[in-house]
Amino acid sequence: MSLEKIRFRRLGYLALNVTDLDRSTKFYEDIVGLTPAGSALGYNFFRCSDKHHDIALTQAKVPGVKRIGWEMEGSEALAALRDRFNEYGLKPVPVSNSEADALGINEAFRISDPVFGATMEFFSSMDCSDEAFTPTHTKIARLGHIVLGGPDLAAAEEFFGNQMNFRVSDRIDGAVVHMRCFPNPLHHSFGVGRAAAPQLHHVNFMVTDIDDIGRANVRMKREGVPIVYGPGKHPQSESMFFYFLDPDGITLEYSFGMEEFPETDAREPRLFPLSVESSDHWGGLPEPEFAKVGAIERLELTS
Ligand SMILES: CC(C)c1ccc(C(=O)O)c(O)c1O
Ligand SMILES: [Fe+2]
Repeated sequence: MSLEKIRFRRLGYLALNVTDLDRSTKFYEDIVGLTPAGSALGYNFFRCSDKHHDIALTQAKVPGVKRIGWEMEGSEALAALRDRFNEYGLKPVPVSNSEADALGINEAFRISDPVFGATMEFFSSMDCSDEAFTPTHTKIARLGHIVLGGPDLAAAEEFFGNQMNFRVSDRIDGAVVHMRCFPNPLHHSFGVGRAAAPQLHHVNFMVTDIDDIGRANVRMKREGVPIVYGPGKHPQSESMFFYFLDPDGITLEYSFGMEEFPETDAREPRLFPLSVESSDHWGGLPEPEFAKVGAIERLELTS
């Protein structure tokens, strides 16, 4: 199966494990600025779009990422990816109709990715919410990206590039790879940061206004939320960034601005040297707590 039919619409949603669901539910609504979107199957759903949900929180012993949901361009793209995984020796496991209904998704399967052991879910489309979306105190444009940490960046590039048709947008030498889920134009919806063992690195929300970053800086200080990096400016996507911790210590990022790529004749990936300025153009340094907390839940997927 050739790669050309494997086409993504977007990073669909993230299911996150939290150790105190009530506490995190309040935090993601009041501090992050997401809109509650109901509950089902032990998940509390949140939106920052007109879709069924963008984030699903669920109670767990260990905080981290439970599942990464990807929306394909449609049924044909989903089938092409399923065939590709079968050829590769992975065994895609269908999501039952009842579970898909509860998640507001259509036609879906899951795999455990061979690099991080993360559960990746792929679906042909996601329902829109019955209620119109109105932004809150922070004008979040979208769930932006997820970065996973792991020791083998080359293996990640091989799997996500050659099996899933992701494209590398930029690299920081030996430390970070940013990938876009082709043909989605955003500089990256997925990234890999070098870490000793597989882990969640951070979750990003893109905001629509520089004021969202400035206000977040004031709000986090007022509310005693740890700020772990920024405000700063990333040279890769050219975004202004601001990282803070959720109640479990998971690193969340707001960013404003992002390079977009055309589907054809896109520029080649750049290689940035490993230096302070390659992560923050303004020379800032992350706190020690940056991108430290977050397990990748490993599931035995059986059909
Ligand atoms: C420091 C991290 C991994 C990083 C670097 C660059 C960007 C960007 O260009 O947008 C990020 O979003 C990051 O999280
Ligand atoms: Fe990021």
